[in-house]
Amino acid sequence: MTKIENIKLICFDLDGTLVDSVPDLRLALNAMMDEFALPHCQDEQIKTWVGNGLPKLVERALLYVGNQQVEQQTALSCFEKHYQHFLNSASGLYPKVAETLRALKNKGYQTALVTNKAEQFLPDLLSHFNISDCFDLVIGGDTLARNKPDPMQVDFALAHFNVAKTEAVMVGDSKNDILAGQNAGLLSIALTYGYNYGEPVSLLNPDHIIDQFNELLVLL
Ligand SMILES: O=C(O)COP(=O)(O)O
Ligand SMILES: [Mg+2]
Repeated sequence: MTKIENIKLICFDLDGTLVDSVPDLRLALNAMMDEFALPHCQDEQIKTWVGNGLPKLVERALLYVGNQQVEQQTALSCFEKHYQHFLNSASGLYPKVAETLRALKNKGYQTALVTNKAEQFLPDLLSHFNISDCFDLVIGGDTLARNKPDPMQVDFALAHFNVAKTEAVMVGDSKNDILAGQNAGLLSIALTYGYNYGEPVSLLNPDHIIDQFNELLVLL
């Protein structure tokens, strides 16, 4: 693995990259299903629904259980109530995430969290894992008009730090991250352990592929 030179800004995805969030998403989804007398979902299914934000996750779950009667907006409000409750119950950081983020900050990189998860959940989640101070900028899935795979969030981060696209890299687990990076003209680094709709993230031709988060310290 050779070092990627001249990088100033690292954009990080959240779910499936930093946090294994499916256990809490499952608790919240199934609490929602209980309210509507609908069947439960399992982790293996939920993993294939993460990545396009919480409204899409709820929509995919309702479709999967064959829901005919509950309105999407009603279900989403119910899910959000339960997700706020279960937010930090069973999810965890992937190995070496906190120490690697700190090491990268110590090396002097600017850092942005670029996630499709709704903004309202981010402060609690980051502070629970004690990583709030690892990010100079946090951009949620509903912070701007469009989210990944659209490049808008990445472009916003580039402008915020006044960094050229050749000086930034996108790190993520799913095709939305790689495409958002590619659409913004950034190099991309893919993690193989996250959620990518059940498909290998290598299909998206990221510039670099790593199996462990701390391998970032070899690349950056
Ligand atoms: O889909 C979500 O809610 C979050 O996804 P992301 O953090 O992987 O962008
Ligand atoms: Mg992700």
